Amino acid sequence: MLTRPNLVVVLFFTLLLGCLLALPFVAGPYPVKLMTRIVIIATFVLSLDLLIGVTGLVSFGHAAFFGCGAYAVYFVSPEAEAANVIVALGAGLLAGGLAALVVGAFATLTRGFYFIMVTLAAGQMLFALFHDTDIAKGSDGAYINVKPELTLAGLTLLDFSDRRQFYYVCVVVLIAAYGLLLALVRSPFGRVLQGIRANEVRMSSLGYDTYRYKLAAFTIAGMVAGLAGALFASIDGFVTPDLLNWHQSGLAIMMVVLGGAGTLFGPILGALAYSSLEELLKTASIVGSFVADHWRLGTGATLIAAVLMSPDGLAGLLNWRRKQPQATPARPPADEPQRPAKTAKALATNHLSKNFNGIAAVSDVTVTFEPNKVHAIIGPNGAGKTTFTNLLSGALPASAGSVQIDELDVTGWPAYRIARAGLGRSYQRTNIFPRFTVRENCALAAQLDKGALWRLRDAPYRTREQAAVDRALRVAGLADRGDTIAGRMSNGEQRQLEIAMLIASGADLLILDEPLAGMGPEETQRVVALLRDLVRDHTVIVIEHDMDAVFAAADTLTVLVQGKLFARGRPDEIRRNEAVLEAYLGHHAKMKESA
Ligand SMILES: Nc1ncnc2c1ncn2[C@@H]1O[C@H](COP(=O)(O)OP(=O)(O)OP(=O)(O)O)[C@@H](O)[C@H]1O
Repeated sequence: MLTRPNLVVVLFFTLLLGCLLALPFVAGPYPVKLMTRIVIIATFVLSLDLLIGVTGLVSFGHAAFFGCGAYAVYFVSPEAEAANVIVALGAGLLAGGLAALVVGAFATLTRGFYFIMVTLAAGQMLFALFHDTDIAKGSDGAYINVKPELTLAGLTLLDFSDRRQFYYVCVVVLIAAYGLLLALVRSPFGRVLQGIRANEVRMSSLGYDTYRYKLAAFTIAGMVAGLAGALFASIDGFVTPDLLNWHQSGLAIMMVVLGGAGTLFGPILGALAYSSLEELLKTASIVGSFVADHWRLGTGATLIAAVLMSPDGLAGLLNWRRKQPQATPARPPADEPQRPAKTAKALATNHLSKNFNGIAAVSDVTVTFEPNKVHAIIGPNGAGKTTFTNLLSGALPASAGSVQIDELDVTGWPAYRIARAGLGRSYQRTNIFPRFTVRENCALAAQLDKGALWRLRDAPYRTREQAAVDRALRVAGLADRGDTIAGRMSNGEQRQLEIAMLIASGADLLILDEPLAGMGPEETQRVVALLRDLVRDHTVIVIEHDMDAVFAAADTLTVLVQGKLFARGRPDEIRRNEAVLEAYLGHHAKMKESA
């Protein structure tokens, strides 16, 4: 997750800030105007990093919101008078945010390439709106005759036509935007965005409505881009449809990558470096006319070289990213004080079925999983076990039948709602946030505050959540692994972490898909003990192929064969069931041995 900048970075940026503030006193009008432009572009690029680097949304239409902000200033500016600075900037911010809200409402329904395509297409539609119609003088662009001013009782407090004043306003806006976005990214809301970037499926199954979070991030980024656009319109008092064009979005993506996506101020560095480089390569008196005539070749080659040399961008060169702590060897679980017993939730299905193009993966299964028990679901490969659990957790919609958690009918609910109803699940393949620490993984699960999208402060819940994380790590036997990067732990420990996350989330109905996969005998023993311990306050449904472990851990066994409920009973009953032995024997000789 985004961490505090190290000393080198702080010193570097303090120096940079000093240079920015001193510039108007030591340089002439041209460098000040050039730096004003760079500072505005940096604000725009910073807003894009909230999407690309923080949330993992590669938007190819972000310039459209920048352009909408610029045009908003044109629309609120009277013909022969100055617009109020607050009205002009506010209009830019709102225009960018509103456009982003509308585009984002569709775009954030999609993922990956489709998201890129939708943002690109929507951006080009907005470009066409200004380019092909007369709402703002079409492709020629439009002039803002008098630049915005702020007057109070006849006294002019701010005048954007004063280069120095305007420059300082732009610097202040950049610093404020950086500060606000940094605070946002470090807040519980921002941690969810980072979780979505790392593993959106996992976030949904933890109970987060990822659509709402992505849309919120998209809109905030659009607002900041719109604000930057409003400032940009005030540089020359001229707006053109090109501001919205896709190549501006492409340029901004390049600056984000060059600076270091996900660091927030790497992209500021990227904007500064790219714009300075472009300016340098265009100056024939310094680089010669040949280079100046072909400056794009120069910027392209430099970008490629920079990315190859430092994949983490310029921020990476400043060692912006956190050093990952070394993995520590696995230790036995810490002793856990006795937890009070608690009645957990029950789960029931009624004639539940799922067809895939005519294949009945799950067929008419009616079963009740009683509370505070370990229920194992077993069956040969392809029996429908995973499909069945996907129906229970909302990962797949049922073709027929219903699912109930206690008295609540959750049939057709999306995964995140079912998770909020108390059902947590782990996956056949380990599904964690590998770059986050163990504690951060659990904290993301623990901070799920039902229904609260805009949680910006840790404070009111910090103690409760830390206690939940500590408890989950203790129960799962990971108490001494909190600071380890999750992806560096052994497979067995990662499986334990999945269980810890479910416990931290407060789920009391746990579905564990092959929790023992890839584990050695010692780890298996530990997890079996953990399952037995969990039933004190959880209902556990486990799919598992290791029959010794199943018989050691389970209170009931549900046997699925060809999608149908084949048998159900206590372990000793299933052991003696000839039909089960017959149907399952070919796949699991081990089961017979253990019988
Ligand atoms: N998305 C899908 N599209 C089409 N068929 C599917 C899909 N998912 C599962 N199936 C089919 O449904 C049947 C049940 O598969 P499922 O993965 O649920 O079985 P399983 O018991 O979990 O198997 P395993 O133990 O190997 O994981 C199989 O025939 C499988 O090919």
